[in-house]
Amino acid sequence: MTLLKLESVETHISQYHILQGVTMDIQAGEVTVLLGRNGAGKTTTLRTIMGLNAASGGQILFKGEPVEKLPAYQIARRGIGYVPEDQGIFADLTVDETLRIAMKRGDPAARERLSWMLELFPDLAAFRERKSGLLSGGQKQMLAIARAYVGNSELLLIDEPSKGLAPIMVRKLVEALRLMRERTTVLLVEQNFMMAQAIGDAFYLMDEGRIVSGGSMAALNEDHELRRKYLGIA
Ligand SMILES: Nc1ncnc2c1ncn2[C@@H]1O[C@H](COP(=O)(O)OP(=O)(O)OP(=O)(O)O)[C@@H](O)[C@H]1O
Repeated sequence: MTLLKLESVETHISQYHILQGVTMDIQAGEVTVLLGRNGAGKTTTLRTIMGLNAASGGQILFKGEPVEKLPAYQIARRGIGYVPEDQGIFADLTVDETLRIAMKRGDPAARERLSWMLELFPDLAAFRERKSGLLSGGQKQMLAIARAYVGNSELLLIDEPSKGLAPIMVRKLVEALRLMRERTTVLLVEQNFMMAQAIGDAFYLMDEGRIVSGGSMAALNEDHELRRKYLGIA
């Protein structure tokens, strides 16, 4: 089932034409990885879906309904969560406070989601009373993902979670995201191809503001030419 559909989405940032007709189909219950070199437009794609950059053309359908004209907070309310590259964590709040603020009032399932996140990320359970600013980079990433999920996100947009993390942290994230796929849908920007391979069901490849390829991760694994041309890996 298609959860999110982008149809010929265009985005301008000041005078620059950044997204030049982006078309994608995100299937529910899958991890879709958005790949491409630096500056290809991956972050702008996530920000446009989230309403943080305005789409200047095309359509974005979430559960079949157009969202491209809605402000970001309404898009979040519809069930899309965003984990930006810098995580957007408030340093002065504890882990516990960060997660509780994300819980929607009158949402009976929120507690259950919170306890699942603490199970999935034992580091967060261990440091519940710690100020978020004192967490390691990997723990902040876990907290940002958990916060987005606890806030009832049916779709998580996650921007380069492995960036700057030690390999052990990357492995923990891979394990957690694999399990999360059973309950949510993820659109992941990831430059670490090992991580993309380990958790991606599907991929899209961007270059210069356009989607140049897409399909199953298994197909990308076989396509050495495509990987060499756009990702610089054989
Ligand atoms: N605020 C801005 N003003 C001008 N140009 C911008 C702005 N934000 C992004 N761009 C340009 O848009 C293009 C796409 O940027 P974007 O951050 O989406 O790429 P990306 O694929 O996520 O790359 P990276 O991995 O480096 O973040 C780049 O050429 C970038 O310089």
